[in-house]
Amino acid sequence: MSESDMIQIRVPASSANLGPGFDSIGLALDLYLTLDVILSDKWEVIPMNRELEEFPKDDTNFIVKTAAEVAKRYNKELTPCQIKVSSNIPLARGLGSSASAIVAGIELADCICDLKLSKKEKFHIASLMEGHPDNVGASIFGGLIIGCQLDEDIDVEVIHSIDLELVAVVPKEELLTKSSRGVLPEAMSYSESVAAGAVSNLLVAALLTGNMELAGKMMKKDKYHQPYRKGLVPHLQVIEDHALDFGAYGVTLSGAGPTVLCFIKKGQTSSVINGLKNLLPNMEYLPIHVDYKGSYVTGSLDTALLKK
Ligand SMILES: Nc1ncnc2c1ncn2[C@@H]1O[C@H](COP(=O)(O)OP(=O)(O)O)[C@@H](O)[C@H]1O
Ligand SMILES: N[C@@H](CCOP(=O)(O)O)C(=O)O
Repeated sequence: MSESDMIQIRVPASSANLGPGFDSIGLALDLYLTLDVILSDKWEVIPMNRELEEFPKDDTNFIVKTAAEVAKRYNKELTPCQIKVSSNIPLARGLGSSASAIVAGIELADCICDLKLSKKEKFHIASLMEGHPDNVGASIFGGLIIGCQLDEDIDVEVIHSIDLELVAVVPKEELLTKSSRGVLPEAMSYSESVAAGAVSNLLVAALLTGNMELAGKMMKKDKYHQPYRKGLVPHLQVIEDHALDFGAYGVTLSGAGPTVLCFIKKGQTSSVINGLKNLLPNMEYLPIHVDYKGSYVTGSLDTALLKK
């Protein structure tokens, strides 16, 4: 088999919200979902690590179903493939594993059906599928993204000029996004919404000017989701109370949780990890970096074998 008969799709993880940027801000992280794809006579999804064993191995796999939905949108059909899937993104931990799977499905359909979608088009489809643009946007564009999804009208700004030192504090237990959204209120008062919007606006300004002390302060003042989710993630309060003393600018619940993302002062990663480990020894501590590339594909499939 020649090089051109296979593709590799690589999609980064994400941390959504950054506190008050609920459902609109996302940061791409250097953990990856990777698909090695070759054409085949039947669908076969082969998990390359133990965590992925639980998922279907045929065309009912979430990634393949997503790809089929995208193909249908363009009146195309998928040609069956063998896909080797590997990932170091912890599942159901608020690091965007499901968003990365959606993006991988879109990239897969784009390749198999030769759709030639732009990043913006992939982003539009992914946001509609996920229901919010934060985590899929980060996984597609890389860097920091700020999106606004009002029904089918979806806009985004992508910022690559940020340099952050990060630590993800990952609990052993899963928390499904669906359950974590279930504790959010139906409505907020007008005055609360105005205050919550102000906090979010200032977070963005502080991130863009590099005023990380202020960004950290705004992260803690989020009024949209963290106060409601704290009951599900009691370690968030512990980390909020102590991480700044150990050398963090601020901390946020990553996506819907339970992971907490710490924004670290230069050179303070070990101090923050060691300090928090004494208080919360049962967590995994991952020093993490921003991914600036977003999802990308290498190689190509033999177009002569593809369905038109
Ligand atoms: N590689 C994958 N293949 C198939 N399904 C996946 C994959 N990654 C994630 N999922 C689905 O997404 C779910 C987790 O999504 P979610 O609750 O939103 O948490 P997360 O914060 O990790 O995105 C998993 O339980 C699984 O159903
Ligand atoms: N804005 C969403 C983000 C969910 O991200 P995930 O990585 O936890 O799937 C939310 O906070 O519900």
